[in-house]
Amino acid sequence: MDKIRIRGGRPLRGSLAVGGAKNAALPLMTASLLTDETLTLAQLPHLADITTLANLLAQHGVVFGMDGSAPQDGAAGRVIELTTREITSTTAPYDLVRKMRASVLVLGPLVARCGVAKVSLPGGCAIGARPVDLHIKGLVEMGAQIELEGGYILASAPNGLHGARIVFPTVSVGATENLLMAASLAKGETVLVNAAREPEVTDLARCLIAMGAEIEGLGTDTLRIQGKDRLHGAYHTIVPDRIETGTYAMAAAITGGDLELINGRLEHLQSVTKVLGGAGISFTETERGFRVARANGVMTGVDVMTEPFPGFPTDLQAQMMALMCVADGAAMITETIFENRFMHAPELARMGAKITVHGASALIRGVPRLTGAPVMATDLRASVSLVLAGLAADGETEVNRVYHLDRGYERLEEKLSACGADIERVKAG
Ligand SMILES: CC(=O)N[C@H]1[C@@H](OP(=O)(O)OP(=O)(O)OC[C@H]2O[C@@H](n3ccc(=O)[nH]c3=O)[C@H](O)[C@@H]2O)O[C@H](CO)[C@@H](O)[C@@H]1O
Ligand SMILES: C=C(OP(=O)(O)O)C(=O)O
Repeated sequence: MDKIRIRGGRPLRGSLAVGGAKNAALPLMTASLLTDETLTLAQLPHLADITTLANLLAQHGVVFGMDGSAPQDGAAGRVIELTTREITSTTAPYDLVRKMRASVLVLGPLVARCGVAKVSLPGGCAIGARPVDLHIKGLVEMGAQIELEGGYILASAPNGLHGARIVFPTVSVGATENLLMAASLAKGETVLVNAAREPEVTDLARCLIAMGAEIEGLGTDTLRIQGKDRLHGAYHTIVPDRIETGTYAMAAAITGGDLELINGRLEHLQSVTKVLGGAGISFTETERGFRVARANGVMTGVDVMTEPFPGFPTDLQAQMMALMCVADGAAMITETIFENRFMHAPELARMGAKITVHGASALIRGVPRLTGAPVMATDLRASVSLVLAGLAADGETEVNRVYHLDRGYERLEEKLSACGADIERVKAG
């Protein structure tokens, strides 16, 4: 298995371009199931998760094409066409769904377009149990009959879905996205209350509107959707990845460097810039994105709690913990979204970090230096937090299980080494 080898201690300097958001691209790709016309997506990141979903969509009948033209809107990056003239299978098999939880996002579009779907339950994962009860309950409220059998969700709506008022007891990004797509092809009005407000949800809503959907309340916790008989093709540029942006901002901060993050959008990172500002990190908007650096060389410990957007994202919690390991003073990090998302703590401790975990909170006492070590992690953001720690540590760090990183970071080692990091991928065998 490939490894990432890092020799730490070099401040990152220069500029680094952020790609399209993985967590926007995945639901956007499943939205192509809602129409028999072509959905063109620009800024599609090149990531393992995108390939996994493309394989699943291909067996549902999605045909992929590369648009040879330059992206519209001046955007850079890949432009992909997805066309689903016919749904060739309404079954999402276990072998494909188990590789990635976001695969469950085919459920809403398949039931809405075909009146039937058989989708494997995604199962638990390293960061928590992650049930899909809210996705299922919402579809039932929209008229679907759902049974669970042999590890599969069997959904049918022979007369189509109808609008409903759905009140989420907890904020769920995936359930909001699944029901938003289903509601776009349902009969009548659907209102989603306590909906997720993440920029990726808004990006999906924007794309659905471009496909002919009628949606009000974008960016708020109440989405009102008037269902349409059919949707049509559209061209959509995927929003820049705020988690990739935040990760590289923290890479600049942890190394005491100074980076310009091209395509970085401060408006999607306000909770993060507020917390990091308190720690002594400064952000300055530029024409292409923003610059990030330590304001006066020091970085102090700050407390943070993860929350649904616009709160501090759980997908940046591990990276924040790595940062706090080398801050002046102590920091308390509380994880409120997932019940088991501190697997990076013992690995960071192997590098000399002082971390005590009590339930949903971790107390980090900053140390002047970390030391390199062989480490590994069981999820995507935990893995990248070890890369950040390695960039700041004395000596050599080897991050194992690189496939986690490849799920969410495009050309990570290339982007970081272009900014002065000593980092390389060591190929297996
Ligand atoms: C592909 C994608 O976009 N993934 C993101 C998405 O995951 P995902 O959409 O899976 O996360 P959710 O927002 O649904 O989960 C939030 C919380 O709600 C719970 N829950 C969710 C659904 C449900 O039916 N029942 C239930 O209890 C979950 O277990 C979790 O505790 O949002 C998470 C929270 O910002 C991010 O960490 C993930 O990176
Ligand atoms: C948890 C994540 O992704 P997923 O929901 O696909 O597991 C993530 O992007 O950090």
